[in-house]
Amino acid sequence: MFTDELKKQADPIIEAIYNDDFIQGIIRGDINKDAIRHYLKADHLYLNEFAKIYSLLIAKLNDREGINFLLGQIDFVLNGEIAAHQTMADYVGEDYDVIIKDGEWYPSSDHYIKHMYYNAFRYDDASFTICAMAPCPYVYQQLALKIAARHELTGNPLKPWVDFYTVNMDELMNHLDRWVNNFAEQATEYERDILRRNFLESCVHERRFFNMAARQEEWIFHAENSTINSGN
Ligand SMILES: Cc1ncc(CO)c(N)n1
Repeated sequence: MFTDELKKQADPIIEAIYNDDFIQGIIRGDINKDAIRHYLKADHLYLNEFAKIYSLLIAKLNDREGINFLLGQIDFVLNGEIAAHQTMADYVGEDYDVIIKDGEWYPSSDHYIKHMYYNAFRYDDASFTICAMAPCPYVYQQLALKIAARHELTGNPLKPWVDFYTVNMDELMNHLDRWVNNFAEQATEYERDILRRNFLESCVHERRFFNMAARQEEWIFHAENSTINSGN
């Protein structure tokens, strides 16, 4: 199936994310607490926007069962993933609401969110947006499964974060795969290339998001004689 191809092409990017500082710090259970604070500030806003993009997606679907399912996903993203964030706040040792109160769209999270919005407004068919959104659950599920398969995390304070993503993504992935594969069957090669790029670019956005937090990336507007740091 078309989405199986996408996942095969995404694996090298996911392996690169696995070997980057953020996930390695999670595996060791000693990740810099400022990196977690930065991640939570950005991810709280990211999930709020992800929920809103689901509502744009719902307007594109005619699949009543699928629309009902996405209503549940909006609730999951807004209220369910908070459990994963709470594990991280506990690790930092600060109140979650205090950590996220001055969150902002740092360069890499801003770019990722706008990649999804662009597709939602540019294309009528939901599949283009879905391919930009699908790496969100898919990359996290694959990272969690790889970590759990390769490491014994007992005693690691961030184990509940890994456990959360090993189990909660299957039904969502099944819906996303169904919609995209149905569309891809009758899509032109040109359209399939756009679907493929949307998916792989969002896998790269996932990598940049973790590195953004590891580096505590900021917008730099005040620097003299230098271009605005785009967080690279
Ligand atoms: C940036 C990002 N990608 C994926 C997930 C998983 O939902 C998340 N919480 N944040």
